[in-house]
Amino acid sequence: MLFTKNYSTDLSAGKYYIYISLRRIAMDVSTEPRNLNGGREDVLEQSDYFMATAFLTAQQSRDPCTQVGAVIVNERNIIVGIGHNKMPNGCENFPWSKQKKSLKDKHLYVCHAEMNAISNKNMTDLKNCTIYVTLFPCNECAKIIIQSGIRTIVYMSDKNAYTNKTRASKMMFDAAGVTYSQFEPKNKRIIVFDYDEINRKEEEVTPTDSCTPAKKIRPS
Ligand SMILES: O=c1ccn([C@H]2C[C@H](O)[C@@H](COP(=O)(O)O)O2)c(=O)[nH]1
Repeated sequence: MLFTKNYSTDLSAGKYYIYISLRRIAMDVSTEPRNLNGGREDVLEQSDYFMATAFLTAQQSRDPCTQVGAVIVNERNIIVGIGHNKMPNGCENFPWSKQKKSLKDKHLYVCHAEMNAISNKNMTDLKNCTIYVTLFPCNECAKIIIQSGIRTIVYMSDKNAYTNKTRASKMMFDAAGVTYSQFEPKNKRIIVFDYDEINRKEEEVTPTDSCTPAKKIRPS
């Protein structure tokens, strides 16, 4: 069935819950709260949008254990880089297994989400940018983040906090003046959409003083 996937995580010790239901859309404007100018009140807050985008991006990862997404945002709150953990170009068929000391170990090959987001950047430099990441960056990513000019990290999960890699990352960020904070969602549930639902709402919606439904072109 098309787009009926539920995704949830409680990566940050059960503190937060991001839910991408792909079941509802924001087209039913008639019942939503409005502000004095008639604009919608219940809009997706910017930081929620960036972190949800990082989680959606992570869903592209083929890693069977840990899917990571990263979104880089500039000082004007425009996305300038995006990435997930994946094998390098041309190495798509390399193994995803975890076999320490073996050439079949994925860790030897996989490009981390942060590295991909930085190498996909569409600005010449990432000075003063913020990176939204679903998982706290490892020490190798920390080095690249620092060198790229990114100044702020917003992360969701710190599940590897006890490891030396994460401890080393934090030591480097502290020394380099890169700040990091755990994401605090404004909305505990981020609802995306369902294309079937979009079509259904288009059929149902009645015109109000401030919105007119898009005209549907029906096959003759
Ligand atoms: O900062 C990071 C740390 C890890 N990743 C990626 C690399 C791997 O694909 C997984 C980790 O796999 P485990 O099985 O949990 O060791 O996450 C990343 O993208 N960024």
